[in-house]
Amino acid sequence: MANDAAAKPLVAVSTNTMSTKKPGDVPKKREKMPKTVTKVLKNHAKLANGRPPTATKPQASLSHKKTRDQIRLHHVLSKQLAAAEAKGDDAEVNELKKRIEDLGGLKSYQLASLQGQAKDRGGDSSTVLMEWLKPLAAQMAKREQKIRLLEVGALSTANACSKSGLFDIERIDLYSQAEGILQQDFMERPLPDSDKSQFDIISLSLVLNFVPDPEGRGQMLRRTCQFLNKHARRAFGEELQAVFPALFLVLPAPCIVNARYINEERLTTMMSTLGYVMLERKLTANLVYYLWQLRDKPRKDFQDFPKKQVNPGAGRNNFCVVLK
Ligand SMILES: C[S@@+](CC[C@H](N)C(=O)[O-])C[C@H]1O[C@@H](n2cnc3c(N)ncnc32)[C@H](O)[C@@H]1O
Repeated sequence: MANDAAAKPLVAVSTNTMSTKKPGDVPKKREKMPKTVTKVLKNHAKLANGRPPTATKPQASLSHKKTRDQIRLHHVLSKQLAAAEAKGDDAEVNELKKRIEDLGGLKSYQLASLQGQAKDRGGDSSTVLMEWLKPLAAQMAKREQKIRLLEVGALSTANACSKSGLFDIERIDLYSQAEGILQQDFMERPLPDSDKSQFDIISLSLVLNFVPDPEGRGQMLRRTCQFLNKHARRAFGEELQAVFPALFLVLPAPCIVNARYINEERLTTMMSTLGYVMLERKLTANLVYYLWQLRDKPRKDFQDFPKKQVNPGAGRNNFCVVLK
């Protein structure tokens, strides 16, 4: 594995494969919704009225575009909700909560996300983690005490890392959809009181972009450090020591390659102030995957990452992580 982020040049991405509306874009209130999103809302309204949708396919066969629109609208409404809450605008808060409910709430969002994990849509993101860890699999399998993984934002207990049998996994999600997934907010999870309740690896796949505000995203990244066990690695062999403790981070690609307030350089600098070093990265048209190793103590004195344009220009999205 490459230990030097700089040794890994940015892969060129053809932006024309991406939609011009980026996940970080927050449309103004009452922006005209994409047709499919309107349809999704109408169907939910029909259900609410006790009438089954007639010409609608079951959710399991949501089209790719519908799935994407539903996920995107959920993100947009969540961001608007966070802004309204911050302003203390109760009427707006109630209306936005109602619109999120009409959309099917977190449950429908998760169904759409699961749909996005289907094999024909690129498969689940943990296959990339398993690919990266392949050279370590034999060593990991030999261990009496398995590598401890905390999967934050877990939708299923049957993804590639679960199937590998190489980990002792704790799965959490704001809304648990299956046995084996604890319903818990990572930001409220009690801090570990000993090395034993810490982890060797945390997975944050498509979770950071779910957090509606930039400060909250910074806090989530900072919090990962408190859950990783830096001491356990002393007992690891050399190869495992070179990787763990680690953070597997997955984001929609536009959050990094086409955002006004963050790019890979800024993310890497931000992560380094938290003590992380990039080991792996992979960029596809839709997603960017990273594996970071936690090596050092966080440097609070260097954590000064306000909302600042680093990649100005029209057509950029507003995804941002603030770390202060
Ligand atoms: C887009 S889904 C991603 C699911 C899966 N990890 C994947 O890669 O497809 C995001 C999930 O993160 C969960 N989530 C967001 N913030 C969370 C938090 N603070 N604690 C636990 N789960 C969270 C949401 O409930 C949602 O189910």
